[in-house]
Amino acid sequence: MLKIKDLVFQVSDEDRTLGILQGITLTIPDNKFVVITGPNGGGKTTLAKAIMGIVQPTGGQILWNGTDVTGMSVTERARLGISYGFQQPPRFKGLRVRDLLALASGREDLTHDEGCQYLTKVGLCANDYIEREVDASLSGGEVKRIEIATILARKSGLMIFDEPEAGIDLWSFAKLTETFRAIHDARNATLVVISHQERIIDLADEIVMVSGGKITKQGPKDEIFPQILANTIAGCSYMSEGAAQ
Ligand SMILES: Nc1ncnc2c1ncn2[C@@H]1O[C@H](COP(=O)(O)OP(=O)(O)OP(=O)(O)O)[C@@H](O)[C@H]1O
Repeated sequence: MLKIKDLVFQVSDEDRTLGILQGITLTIPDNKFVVITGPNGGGKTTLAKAIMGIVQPTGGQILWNGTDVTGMSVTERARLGISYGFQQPPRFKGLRVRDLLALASGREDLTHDEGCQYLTKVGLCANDYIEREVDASLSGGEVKRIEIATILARKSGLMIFDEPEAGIDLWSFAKLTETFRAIHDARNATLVVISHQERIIDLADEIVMVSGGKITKQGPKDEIFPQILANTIAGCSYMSEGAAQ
């Protein structure tokens, strides 16, 4: 179970202090699919990075399966089974896709076929990519999908994805939503997905809306989704209705 208690992240310069996260309290039971949504700049990525340990909160606590991980490094959290997929993933010159997948899975003996299966789950034609270097020659959408494949290979208990739809074409996006659905159906991992995409929000058990550094709405998908749609129609548009962006 993931428990976030009164999480605060403030940044200060000489003139003022900005409250980027202003007391976020949230409990996510095991094996749930939670979508975090809300307007641009609301604090979603900062919250995800704080859970992963990339951002150190200035107040509050994060507990994963009863362990206080608030002061732990990214590596320590990863060892406890917390994985995070960046909105804009880094590239790793010199490393092949196959190496990244083997590293992520913790198995040097990861076979070609096993590696290919992870790539297929994110809509990549596996044989075209498995031996490629993860360098600048790959497009943004390709790198993004390779990164999501490494998260799948890690088999983490908590998988956090930041806007997995961004930069991904319609066909790959359909494959990705299928993969999310399959992970959720297997009920052996908690999925936290930051998204503005209707088709991803529709997969969620629960929706958490973050705006202005606070949780402004939270509840079962069937209750919250109609409210979001109503707001969107009323002109408060922060959700993309159509294809992947
Ligand atoms: N280290 C920082 N210093 C100053 N401002 C920051 C810092 N980190 C985040 N912010 C600001 O905090 C706000 C929240 O950023 P965040 O990336 O968490 O939003 P978001 O909800 O993920 O937005 P989007 O939907 O556009 O990805 C933004 O206004 C951002 O510019």
